[in-house]
Amino acid sequence: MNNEQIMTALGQFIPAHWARDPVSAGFVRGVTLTDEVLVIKLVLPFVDYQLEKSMSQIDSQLCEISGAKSVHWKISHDVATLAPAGESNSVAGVRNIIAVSSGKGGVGKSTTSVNLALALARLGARVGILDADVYGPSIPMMLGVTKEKPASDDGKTMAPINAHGIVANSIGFLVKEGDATIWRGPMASKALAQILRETRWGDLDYLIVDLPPGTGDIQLTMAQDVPTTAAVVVTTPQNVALADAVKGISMFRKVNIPVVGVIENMSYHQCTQCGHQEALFGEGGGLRASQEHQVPLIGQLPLDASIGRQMDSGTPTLVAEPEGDLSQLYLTMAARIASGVYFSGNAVPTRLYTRAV
Ligand SMILES: Nc1ncnc2c1ncn2[C@@H]1O[C@H](COP(=O)(O)OP(=O)(O)OP(=O)(O)O)[C@@H](O)[C@H]1O
Repeated sequence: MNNEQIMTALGQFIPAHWARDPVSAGFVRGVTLTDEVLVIKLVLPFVDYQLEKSMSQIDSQLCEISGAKSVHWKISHDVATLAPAGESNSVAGVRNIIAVSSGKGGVGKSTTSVNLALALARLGARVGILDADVYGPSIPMMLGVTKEKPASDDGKTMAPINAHGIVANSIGFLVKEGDATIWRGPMASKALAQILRETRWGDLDYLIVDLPPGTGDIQLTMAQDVPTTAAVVVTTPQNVALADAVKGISMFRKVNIPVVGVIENMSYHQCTQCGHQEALFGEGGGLRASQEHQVPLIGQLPLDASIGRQMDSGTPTLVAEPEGDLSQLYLTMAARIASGVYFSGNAVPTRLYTRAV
């Protein structure tokens, strides 16, 4: 078997949404030929979706080079810690913090955050979600845990709530409904910093932070008070929402937080009878915004009544219909975000970095 030729073939293949090939990125950890099976071991610093299917595009080429009859991909992951922007201290045990924001309220930011968190967990990551939306903390409802309260046995730190395989904490668990809506910026920001640092998250690959809508000082301070690795902006296709999404991109850029992409929610409506897709709020807006501002369009989600129903009943789409088309969309987007976060950042040693401070 000619190892060099195999590495060359692998080095020429860039899987969908990756920024580099697996060889130059250093993900290939072994190539062996046993009983006419070529075994290729990859260890990824992020979680991915259907990578084996993508890699199998070069199976026949690899068989030809090696004389193997088939290729067996052994793919695992060890999520890397990427250096966050800014100076704020790391959060013990948390490798990467992904902020989810929207310029406008009601575009589906929390719905998207919850489903993305669940999708990342389904792809094998250890995931937490922090609901920092002081003006409308909806994550306890969406996860079906409104009756729970984070327990504190030492009076200083809290245990997060477990729901559907992820851990969560929310301003909604801690303050009475409506109380936080009158907070001014500094108070909202202080509350976020406190809840972030006083929660015993455990070891997490990704912590999703659902920020309050808007791109004002509150959001800017919040983004700066949290050691954010990268951000995702959720929008709908309407022009007004897009204009605000663009402001969101600029806000993160101002504080050097990489924007891994834009998600267009409620992009189209699919007729349940005939499958026809209709763009209710205009077409191509998310794509235009992403092209004009050089950020990837991570995905487009339909306006689908089942999403709303499932979120309201505390059984998010990823849990209610794990094999459904909508879940496939969320899984694909989660994988794009995970690889985007990795390729847009600088890996740092996890042990040194995520130690308790
Ligand atoms: N793709 C979708 N299809 C149908 N309904 C949706 C979709 N996305 C979100 N919704 C519904 O729209 C409403 C607003 O969603 P959500 O609370 O996630 O928005 P938000 O941007 O977080 O709002 P805010 O932060 O202003 O409270 C919810 O009732 C939710 O169930």
